Amino acid sequence: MEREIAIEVKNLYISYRNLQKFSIKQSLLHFKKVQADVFQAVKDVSFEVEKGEILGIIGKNGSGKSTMLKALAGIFSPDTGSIDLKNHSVSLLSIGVGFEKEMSGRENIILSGMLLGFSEEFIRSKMDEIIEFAGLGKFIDMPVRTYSSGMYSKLAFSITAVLETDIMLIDEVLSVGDEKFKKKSYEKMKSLISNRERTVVIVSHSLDTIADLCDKVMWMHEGKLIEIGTPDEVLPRYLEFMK
Ligand SMILES: Nc1ncnc2c1ncn2[C@@H]1O[C@H](COP(=O)(O)OP(=O)(O)OP(=O)(O)O)[C@@H](O)[C@H]1O
Repeated sequence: MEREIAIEVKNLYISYRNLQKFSIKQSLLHFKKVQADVFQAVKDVSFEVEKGEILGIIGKNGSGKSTMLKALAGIFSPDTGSIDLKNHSVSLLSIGVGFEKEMSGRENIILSGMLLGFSEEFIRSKMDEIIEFAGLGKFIDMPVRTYSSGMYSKLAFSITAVLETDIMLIDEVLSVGDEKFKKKSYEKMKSLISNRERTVVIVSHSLDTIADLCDKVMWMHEGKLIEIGTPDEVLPRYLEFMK
């Protein structure tokens, strides 16, 4: 069978710009221009993910994993280089991305679904399934600002798990929530992955999760891609490096 590429990243560079804090007076006195501190978080990264493949991204804190995922989701645009998702729909599951705090869980389901590109009618047809999976009881009609972080991620996971996109990007969320929900979402994740229709990129510090779920592992360090290969190839070298 011919390989079908779902994600193609070429020579990607992404930087953060933080404006240096000079007062206007200081700037005028010292003739300083307001300068931006530029921090290069992703440096010359290239890789491909095939349709149906599950890629795990590993690396120590600050190595650029979340930045990479947000770039794939279209939240950050490249300084240079390119990301081609070959017209696939994409969703990012990440803590702290996306809900309107004053709106209820139910209203946020509609909003998030529409942001993912689904019609309101379709989202409403999936509403009961999402609410049942999230298991938030009466909280589903309360403003999201009243949710605990575990409840927040239950809702986020349930929306993305039920409203299926071609590419799912998952940032560390499998490790939150109570044990029961963690197990349920892990199983749901596995079944979503198993049909091989969906392409998945997972960022995780849990090497057990990565070894269990992923076909391929990408190891990042200080914004650079160190190695990409099967878990058997990459994980032992990464563990040795982290010693
Ligand atoms: N908004 C920002 N402004 C400036 N620098 C940032 C910003 N967000 C992240 N960075 C920096 O970019 C680098 C990569 O961050 P990123 O969050 O992608 O790393 P990560 O590998 O996901 O880390 P972790 O495992 O801790 O979640 C870090 O050095 C971080 O300090």
